[in-house]
Amino acid sequence: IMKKKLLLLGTFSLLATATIHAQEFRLQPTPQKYISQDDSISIPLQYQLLSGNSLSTGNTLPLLRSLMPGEAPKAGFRIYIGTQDDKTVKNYRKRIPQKPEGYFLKIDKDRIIIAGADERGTYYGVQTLAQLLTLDKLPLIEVSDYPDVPYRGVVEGFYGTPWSQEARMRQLEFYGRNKMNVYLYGPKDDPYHSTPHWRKPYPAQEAEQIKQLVDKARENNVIFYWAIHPGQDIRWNEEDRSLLLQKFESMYQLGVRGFAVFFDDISGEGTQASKQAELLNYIDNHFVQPKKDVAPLVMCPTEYNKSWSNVKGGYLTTLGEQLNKDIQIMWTGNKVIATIDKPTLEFINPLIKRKAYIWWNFPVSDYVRDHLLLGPVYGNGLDVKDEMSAFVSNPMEHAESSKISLYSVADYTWNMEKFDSNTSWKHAIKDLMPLHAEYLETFAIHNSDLGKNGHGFRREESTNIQPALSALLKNYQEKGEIDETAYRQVAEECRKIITSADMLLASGNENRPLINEISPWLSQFKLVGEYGKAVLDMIRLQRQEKAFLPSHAHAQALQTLMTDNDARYPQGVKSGSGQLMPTFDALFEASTQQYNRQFHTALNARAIYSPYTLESNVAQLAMLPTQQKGKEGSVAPSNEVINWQADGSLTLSMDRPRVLASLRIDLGAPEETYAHFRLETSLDGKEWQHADLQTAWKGHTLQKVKVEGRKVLKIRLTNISGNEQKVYFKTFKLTEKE
Ligand SMILES: OCC1=N[C@H]2[C@@H](O1)O[C@H](CO)[C@@H](O)[C@@H]2O
Repeated sequence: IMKKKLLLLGTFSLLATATIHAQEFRLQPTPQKYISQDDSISIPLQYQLLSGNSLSTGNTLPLLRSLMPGEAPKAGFRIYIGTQDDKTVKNYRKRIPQKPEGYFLKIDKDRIIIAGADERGTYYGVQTLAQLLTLDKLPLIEVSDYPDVPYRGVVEGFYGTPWSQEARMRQLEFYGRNKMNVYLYGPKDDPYHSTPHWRKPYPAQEAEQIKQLVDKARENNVIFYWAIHPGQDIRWNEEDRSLLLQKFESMYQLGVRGFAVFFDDISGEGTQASKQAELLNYIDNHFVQPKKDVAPLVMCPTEYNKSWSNVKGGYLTTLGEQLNKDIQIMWTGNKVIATIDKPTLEFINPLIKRKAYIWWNFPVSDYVRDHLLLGPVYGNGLDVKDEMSAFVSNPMEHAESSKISLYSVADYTWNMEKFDSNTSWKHAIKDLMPLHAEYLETFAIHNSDLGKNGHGFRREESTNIQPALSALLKNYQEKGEIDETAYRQVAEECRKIITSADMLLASGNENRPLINEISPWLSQFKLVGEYGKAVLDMIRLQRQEKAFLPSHAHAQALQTLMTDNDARYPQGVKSGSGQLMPTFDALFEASTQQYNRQFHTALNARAIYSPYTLESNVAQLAMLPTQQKGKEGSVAPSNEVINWQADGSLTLSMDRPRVLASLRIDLGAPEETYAHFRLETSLDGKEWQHADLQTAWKGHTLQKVKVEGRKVLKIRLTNISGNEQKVYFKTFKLTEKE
């Protein structure tokens, strides 16, 4: 009897696991059509492979063999694989979706059929089979599938530390698995992609690395585009044109078969549309077309979003009219950072006379480097699949962390109407860390908003606990009462936060590259959880003269630890900044003020905050956040060209008069540009004293301002030239005297 019982129990648990796994299991991306026969077979250990000639090259068969190693000529089970011209799948030709990269996958009792509209479609059929092979048994199914958006993937186009070779190799595998078919190489801080060395071929070592990436991309059926960013110093002459073509030729020799020219974030001569079009058409006619095996040329315009476009000026219409029709034109949407909807495309497509090639600036964080953007991908229209030629995401400099969003971008662009943001997000997290998914989800949900930033782009954060946070704060602030339900929920969330941080930091090798990227934020996240607990104690003990004090002291200690941790990293480290920290700070202040009133004390009631505030009537500067690191105060830099109108000014105000040791300003412009600006300081906001700008050092136009020892309340920089000035905003940093 015992033996029988054990057997029964064993079967049950096996079934349960399989069912649970099956319940959570989903194919990624969601297929267009999936029919299941509610039956399954054991994974065939041996099979006879009947493959079409079209697959003799490429990586489709190697991938299949790596997934199912049991190939045997006499086996009963058969796998038929090929593209629609191959006779091995001729009986299924009619089942193949007649769309680029389409495929038909059928799993039957004695056979599997993988029939593609083209080679990449067949490859994607094998990638879908790969996912089904993770189940305990192979379900008997029929999948007819194809992508909605022709080109889907990633543009590594951000400012900051370019991805490492290892990170890029991992990315390319990820794109193969998630059916993304393009990767555009264009890291702004690669000097051979942009100024000053775009004219020079890569040194041997870097060239070898690019070659490795190209091979890896081909293995994963990804088109590797190499982009050039020449506009900041290109001269419209024969010499620069041939230097650019020679550079493209050297990249072609490394195996590159996709090329792009980015004219974004530049000023001066390089911004002329007719010159850009002339150069691009020349490249198309004398390089891309003659090569025959190179993908359509892609270009990024200088006016790459609606808020910067001047339609009457004719830049976009000139490109639309003059650019060869097969040249793709990129677009970021209504603003630099924006979600993409139908009106966005109805604006741009007619102007450029083709479907926009969307460059989606998310989850890029090069303008909010102290934040991680790990939340769901949402806000893009589900009705725009036929209005765009491509949708590529510009990610964070944190490659592994970006995969949460990239997984969903792959899902959204493959099957747009079926895209469900939250389901996709949960599976993205499971895909990254299956064994620690619940902890990574807790971390991700509280690290998704950007905080105040120059583009005004925000994301939801802490959506799971936000109602409890606001109920707790509202009741306490307005009635001095504790909403017990909300209190309990927030306390439980703080416990989960602390546990998740520890579990992820101790997660070993499940996803070491991810943990290496996020560990500064995990430490900060744990402090946020501890701070929440300390503040909850404070409001609980607020009427107890003795017991309140240790909690108040602990909360302050945690504020200091968070500020120190933030200061430890050059880019800063913010966590839970959207909902958790504002609520905890407000509760800290309210309970301390309440305590001071009740016991006639003067405990510090100000949560640590930045003593600097920025005001400006220059649109692109007005929302830039300020930062404090110890004795340094700064305005966050901007990556783009600032259109600084005549008499436009920027004013940095302190919370109280402070003595300055130095002030450094870098507008990324030639020295003579600074003559157009006046710098002043003030102690009362009424009387202003002029301060001299002087070149801090040659070769770089950083300006040092003679303010040594000056006591100021405000600092103001004004464009007094009478004309608009186009400058960068790279540095605005003060140091206070000890
Ligand atoms: O071409 C589009 C474009 N170029 C810039 C701009 O968007 O802002 C992005 C976010 O700061 C930045 O990463 C990118 O290099």
